[in-house]
Amino acid sequence: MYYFIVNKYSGSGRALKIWRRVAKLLQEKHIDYDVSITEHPHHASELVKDIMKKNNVKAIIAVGGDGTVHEIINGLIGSKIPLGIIPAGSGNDFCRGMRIPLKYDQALERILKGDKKTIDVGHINNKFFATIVGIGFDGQVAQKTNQSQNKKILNLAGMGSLSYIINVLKVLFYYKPTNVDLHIDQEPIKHQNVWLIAIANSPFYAGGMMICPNAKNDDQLFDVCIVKEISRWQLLRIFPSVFKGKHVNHSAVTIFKAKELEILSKRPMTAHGDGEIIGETPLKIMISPSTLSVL
Ligand SMILES: Nc1ncnc2c1ncn2[C@@H]1O[C@H](COP(=O)(O)OP(=O)(O)OP(=O)(O)O)[C@@H](O)[C@H]1O
Repeated sequence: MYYFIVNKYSGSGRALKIWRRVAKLLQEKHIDYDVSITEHPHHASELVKDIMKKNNVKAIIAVGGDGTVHEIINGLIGSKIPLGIIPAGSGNDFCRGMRIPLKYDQALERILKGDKKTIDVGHINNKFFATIVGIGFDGQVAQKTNQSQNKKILNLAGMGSLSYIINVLKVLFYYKPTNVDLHIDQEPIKHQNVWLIAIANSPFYAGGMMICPNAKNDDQLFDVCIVKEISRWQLLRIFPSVFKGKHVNHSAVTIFKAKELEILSKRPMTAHGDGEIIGETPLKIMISPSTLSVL
């Protein structure tokens, strides 16, 4: 039996429409399934725990965006049940990184084919994440985007990822960089005037921004990107290059690999994981190798 979890709020309501089409395909193919619709934030994690008690579970399938995937993996970690995804969010960056088709019928075909890949996940302050933790400027952009009205309007027009760009430009005008004490695999390093730290298990966030172009979710390492000591105007100038991952060539951008990081900062820095707000610095982040099975 396939168990689907649908977040009707993903993609500002697009997920429910997509689910109806998926259900039709499943019925035409005579495939056994069950479905639950989330009733509140974090409900998906609770639903996963209930599904895991059953003994006929072929896969748990998210119909939603990165936030829904985030909640599902936080219920699923420790189980061997594979995760499938029908992308229906605004950004769908986990699917982008896994090369899961963004079209619902092709994504369903992939799930039904049954090929599995075991991937690493990240661990931050008692939460797991599948894609990227973004700290500082990124955290503020995620917070603003999740609260914004323009996300809803743009989702209706099928341009959900544009809402991230709009909020990058808004936050750029007021964000103040800060000094950071980093411990990278236990080695202490100080950084001045840090705008953002992205800790990536997968290359994309914010609807297709390729912040860590070489991040791989099966190499047991994070790719880390630090942007520091750059003026607001220079940052604005290099911003478009992030869509092709070309920002890595700029002198204000540092990229390295790590298994474990500890981050302390002079001013608190907001952190998101998979686009969901997780907390503030101080933070401890670790890779959890070969932890999740994905269809
Ligand atoms: N019934 C519900 N009512 C309100 N919010 C919900 C409900 N069910 C889930 N949520 C919340 O919806 C939020 C957004 O979900 P999701 O990230 O899947 O969509 P998205 O933001 O449109 O896509 P993406 O993250 O890919 O940009 C999550 O934070 C989740 O907690």
